Amino acid sequence: MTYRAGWIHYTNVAPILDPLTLPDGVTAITGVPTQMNAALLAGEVDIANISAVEFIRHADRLEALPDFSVAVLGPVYSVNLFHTVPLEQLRRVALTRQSAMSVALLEVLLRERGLAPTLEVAEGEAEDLLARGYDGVLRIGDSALREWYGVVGPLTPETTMTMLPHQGRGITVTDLAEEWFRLTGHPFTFAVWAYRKDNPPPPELVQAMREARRGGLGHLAQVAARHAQKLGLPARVVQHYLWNFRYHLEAPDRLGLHEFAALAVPGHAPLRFGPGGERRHVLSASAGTLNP
Ligand SMILES: C=C(O[C@@H]1C=C(C(=O)O)C=C[C@H]1O)C(=O)O
Repeated sequence: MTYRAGWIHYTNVAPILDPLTLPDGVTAITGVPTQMNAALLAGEVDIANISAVEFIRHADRLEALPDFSVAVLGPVYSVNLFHTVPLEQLRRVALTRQSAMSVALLEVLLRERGLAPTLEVAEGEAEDLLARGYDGVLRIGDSALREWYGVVGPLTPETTMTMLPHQGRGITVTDLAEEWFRLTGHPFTFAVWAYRKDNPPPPELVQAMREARRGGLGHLAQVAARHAQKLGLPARVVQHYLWNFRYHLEAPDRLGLHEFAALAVPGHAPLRFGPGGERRHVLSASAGTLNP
């Protein structure tokens, strides 16, 4: 029987998906986060990298791979609130239809500051929406990365690459993952690879994903160069963007995930992960290499 995968195809998943060869009997479709969340819950796909908040909301039915995540510690650069007034003065914020996670994160961050602007879905470029009367615009993924660079760029080779800028053209870009770090000191986990708990992926698929990730992270400059061309961004900016991600759902990423779960979905069912994640740092005596 065919096992169906659904991939969110943003650039931040490229180090895993670009080198991936699907094993026989596995098919894949792609889409934006809200499409993949819905496809997994409707049974149209069997595994997907979904918004972590949907994994939390449906923890009674879902399980996640124990060693795969899209997480960051500090700024992420692609989950951005573009705004023209200080956060405390926000009145009307445009949300994107593509994202479940960033909306939930924004709600938590606003609540923690005691703020309650009107939130409404409105698609389009952040700068256009700001010109049309919104004072904040939430955007995610590749378009948010491109729009962030449109606001702060161009960056010269002298620009420090440890922390990239967040202001320009009269617009402030509040990076939600950085705000989360300020609030908690923990990583923020945006996505996990989830499946219905009675329908785990074949081991060959997980093995192929681990091999692909090892290859992609080992050749990050090439992955970045390829996507920089597609995005119309400098390769060094895309490389910085990609090396910033934490793809292994390690203990700090789980801590951030659990903390977010308690704040965003109080009373959620216990989060469940498949077996095997703890083995990541075990030196395999037989192979003489880190496993996996
Ligand atoms: C950091 C990002 O993570 C993505 C954001 C998601 C969301 O907002 O629902 C879902 C999956 C993640 O891969 C991004 O694409 O900008």
